[in-house]
Amino acid sequence: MSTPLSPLFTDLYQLTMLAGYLRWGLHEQEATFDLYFRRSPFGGSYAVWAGLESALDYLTQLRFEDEHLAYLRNLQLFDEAFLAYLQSWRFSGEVIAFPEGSVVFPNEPLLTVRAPLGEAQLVETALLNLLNFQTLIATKAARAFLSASGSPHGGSVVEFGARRAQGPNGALLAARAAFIGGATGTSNVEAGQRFGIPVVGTHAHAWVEAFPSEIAAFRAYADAFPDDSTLLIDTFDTLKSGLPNAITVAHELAGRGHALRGVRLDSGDLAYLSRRAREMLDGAGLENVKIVASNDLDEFVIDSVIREGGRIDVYGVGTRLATGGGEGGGALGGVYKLVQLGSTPKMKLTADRAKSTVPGRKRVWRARDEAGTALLDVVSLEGERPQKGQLVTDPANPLNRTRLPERCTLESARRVVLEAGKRTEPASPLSELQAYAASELRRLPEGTTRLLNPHVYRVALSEGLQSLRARMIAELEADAPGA
Ligand SMILES: Nc1ncnc2c1ncn2[C@@H]1O[C@H](COP(=O)(O)OP(=O)(O)OP(=O)(O)O)[C@@H](O)[C@H]1O
Ligand SMILES: O=P(O)(O)OC[C@H]1O[C@H](OP(=O)(O)OP(=O)(O)O)[C@H](O)[C@@H]1O
Ligand SMILES: O=C(O)c1cccnc1
Repeated sequence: MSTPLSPLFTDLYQLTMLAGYLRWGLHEQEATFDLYFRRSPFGGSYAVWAGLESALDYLTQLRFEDEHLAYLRNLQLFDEAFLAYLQSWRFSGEVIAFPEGSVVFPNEPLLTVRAPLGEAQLVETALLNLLNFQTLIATKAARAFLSASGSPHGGSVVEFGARRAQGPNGALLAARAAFIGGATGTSNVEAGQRFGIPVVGTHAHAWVEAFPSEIAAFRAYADAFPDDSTLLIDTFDTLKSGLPNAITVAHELAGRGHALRGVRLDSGDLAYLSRRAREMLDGAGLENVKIVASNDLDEFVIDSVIREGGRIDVYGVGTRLATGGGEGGGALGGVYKLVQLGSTPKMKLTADRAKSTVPGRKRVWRARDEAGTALLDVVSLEGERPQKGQLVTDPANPLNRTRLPERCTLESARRVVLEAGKRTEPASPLSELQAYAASELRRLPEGTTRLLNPHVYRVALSEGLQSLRARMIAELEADAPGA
């Protein structure tokens, strides 16, 4: 993002804790925090990791300026020593993360911050905000993209959600994340300018209503944009009026050496209407005119339309994409947990032991078969290399163990993206992140991206990490008052 996030975009408790750490001299202890989520959104079994670039921009640009310090001073909560500390605050730590566009799973550390406690703590709120939201939207886009690309005739998704997204910033970041997840364009012009996403669009019903007749409206639009007209054909009657009028205008354009780009359906049974529209367009020699559809679309409607033989080329998806709304969506519940302080692993116990954090510094490995298909992910201790044949453990159920296949390769899934507060590599173009996400989605085991009851991809703890966790649980339980 070109507009830096304010350093005050944080929860007050980050600042009060930070002031406390400073007061007690704890702020410079090296801390390690892991960011992860526990459940995939939308009833799926995966997520598409997005927002990393925004997070790195935030970490590298974060500064407290006079106006921020003046506001904090006015709160009358903080002393001058703390405000002076904030004035020179810079993020100087290390960040290890999955590359943006990776396909990721519950209960594996997606991003790890290793920094002085005073730095690592402050950034929790903004990191979670940026990464939870963009990962949610990229995942929703990937689901729609995979449904659309299941059509034997091909099909793509464009993002139309600006008018219904959660605020302007939500709309912009949704457009960015949707593009990573597989949307090929956005109607949001500012997102086009900021992120280089192709901008696309048709026209609204108001355009048709603004002219004396539908055909007059279509002619006027086609005159104005002779090589880029997609006409909305449902204002009066899709098959009896909109489509015949669009065909007339397409022939008129062709007579002048131009081509109608498409027609848009925005109501009714999109499978039936698109089949009929395709027949009528083809019958009129207009095989190249595309059929665009919109109207409360999501991955399930797209899938249904395709199963019914629908002939839609471009799906314009708005509300349900840009808001991440719908079944099992709304928000991604990513968390950011302290896992090590200095050289001491840290752990939070919960009544539900499956939700207890996994202590220590870690690495994440992705096991692949000969064809490159991902088999499972293994989270190990930092210095440990899981071996083929080793028993690995389900983090949610220690009784559930499995052997790492004998025939697999283990690749390190994350890389160092910030070192001493500086980027280790330049930002990748968004189109590369999109291509990477698409290729990673193709390398998943069969059934993982299925909409209904998907295959659950396994994330497991290595022997070393599982024994550290079990030992710490036993020690913490023994130390608990009343034990
Ligand atoms: N073939 C289909 N399979 C599944 N869902 C579909 C299909 N065609 C359309 N839909 C979806 O059905 C929902 C409602 O469609 P409906 O036909 O009631 O809307 P509409 O005609 O546009 O009504 P309104 O004018 O109130 O918008 C929309 O979410 C639309 O995306
Ligand atoms: O349905 P969504 O997935 O949110 O996609 C965007 C919707 O926004 C527009 O409708 P709107 O009623 O706002 O305006 P219109 O007059 O152009 O139809 C468009 O026609 C789509 O139906
Ligand atoms: O260009 C379109 O057709 C469009 C843009 C935003 C929302 N609905 C439709």
